[in-house]
Amino acid sequence: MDTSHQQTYFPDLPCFGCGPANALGLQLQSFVDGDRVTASFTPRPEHDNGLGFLNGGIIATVLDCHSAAAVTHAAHERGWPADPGVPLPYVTAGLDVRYRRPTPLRATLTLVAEVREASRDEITAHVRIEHDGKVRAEADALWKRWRAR
Ligand SMILES: CCCCCCCCCCCCCC(=O)SCCNC(=O)CCNC(=O)[C@H](O)C(C)(C)COP(=O)(O)OP(=O)(O)OC[C@H]1O[C@@H](n2cnc3c(N)ncnc32)[C@H](O)[C@@H]1OP(=O)(O)O
Repeated sequence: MDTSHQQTYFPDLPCFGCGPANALGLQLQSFVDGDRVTASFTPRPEHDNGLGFLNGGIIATVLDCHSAAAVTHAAHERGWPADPGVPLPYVTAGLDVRYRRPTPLRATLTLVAEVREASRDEITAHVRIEHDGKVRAEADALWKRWRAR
């Protein structure tokens, strides 16, 4: 199996959603697939929303972190690395989440992200969770340049 985007570029990242170095985190692993970035995510039982489906905060977290992979891949392709002294080139500035259908808790879910617009200062991406051929949740994500202060 190929090495994930996170393992390749951010092996020491402690991010709760996608950091390989966060042992208690979700450790999302995303893979570049042509113009898209895909991932599989299997929820844990403790990610329950109280109704036997996946909690909305966890959904937002994996949408955010998976869009991060698409954004950092796009930045890498365009030659826009992180500024000196900071670990990441961009940070989420907005995440407009829509919960379309209950998202199963006891299933492996598919995540798909695509970059829509990119400039060095701002990148937008669309990201969704699919299961059984249906979109369960989706988001438009706005990422802005992270500047050292
Ligand atoms: C003191 C205070 C105490 C407070 C305690 C509070 C504790 C709270 C703690 C918890 C907090 C945790 C908070 C969280 O984290 S909740 C997690 C985040 N939210 C969701 O996951 C909601 C997902 N979306 C939906 O369920 C629907 O879109 C809603 C209900 C919002 C609108 O749907 P609406 O009825 O308007 O439109 P529709 O009829 O066209 O349906 C759309 C699609 O959804 C399917 N669908 C709908 N319903 C169900 C269902 N029951 N069982 C199975 N499927 C259902 C339906 O079949 C259709 O799919 P499809 O047939 O096209 O495939």
